[in-house]
Amino acid sequence: MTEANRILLGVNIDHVATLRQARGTRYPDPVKAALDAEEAGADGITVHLREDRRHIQERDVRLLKEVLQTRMNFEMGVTDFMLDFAESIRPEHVCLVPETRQELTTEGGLEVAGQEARIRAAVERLSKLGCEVSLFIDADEKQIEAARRVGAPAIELHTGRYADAHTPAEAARELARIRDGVACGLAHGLIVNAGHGLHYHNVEPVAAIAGVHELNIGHAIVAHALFVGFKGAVAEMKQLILAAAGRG
Ligand SMILES: CC(=O)[C@@H](O)[C@H](O)COP(=O)(O)O
Ligand SMILES: NCC(=O)COP(=O)(O)O
Repeated sequence: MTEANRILLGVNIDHVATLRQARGTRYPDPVKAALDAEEAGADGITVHLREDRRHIQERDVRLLKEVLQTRMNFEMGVTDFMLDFAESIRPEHVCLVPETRQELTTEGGLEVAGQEARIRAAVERLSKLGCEVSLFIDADEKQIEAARRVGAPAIELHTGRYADAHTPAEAARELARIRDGVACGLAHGLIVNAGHGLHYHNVEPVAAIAGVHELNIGHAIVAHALFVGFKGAVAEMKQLILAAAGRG
């Protein structure tokens, strides 16, 4: 595998915490899931501290920062509280995401073009702490150009519309949009990651796009882990994306 088709897997462990929060128990522990994921080949661990705390809690983030062997990708909304919290944690990576309380999951990309001053201030503040900042955006040229203008070194393209496509033709259109977004991001000198809604049956075409640096995948891995265990689920996904990237 050459550097050009190397691809990283960030494992999102939010939904281990979803199961714990459903009963207010101490288990299952997302910290244990993170350590298992690392042993199975995860290149990083992603967590999203939602404003409504439906899954990951502040304590999880603090503990993870202490014990991770790889690196944390901390997803957060652009709020004063989250910026202060990130400052206290200093994650290696921070991904700025849009967030609304009622949504079932992250519905669209961050609007960067319409609020450049606010996003630039957040990027600057986090970058000064040593965090590599990425912006979770739709594969839209306008947003990608805005991401570059506000000084983010990386973007994560939202793959949710591809994952939710109802027909093969729709999936093909969304995949082409992601492919164009990757090319556009690379042309602007950005690190290009992708994620959301990716699973064992739809991930390969995305992993095969040349230039994608990292895929962040959570829900599908946590779900598969129920049947094969966490390490097995991570290893299977890693194998799948490496093989696809090798073909890409
Ligand atoms: C921003 C993003 O794509 C992930 O955080 C993902 O949304 C997992 O968290 P939720 O399922 O709570 O949206
Ligand atoms: N940023 C996307 C992510 O972390 C994982 O999303 P999902 O696989 O849980 O949909």
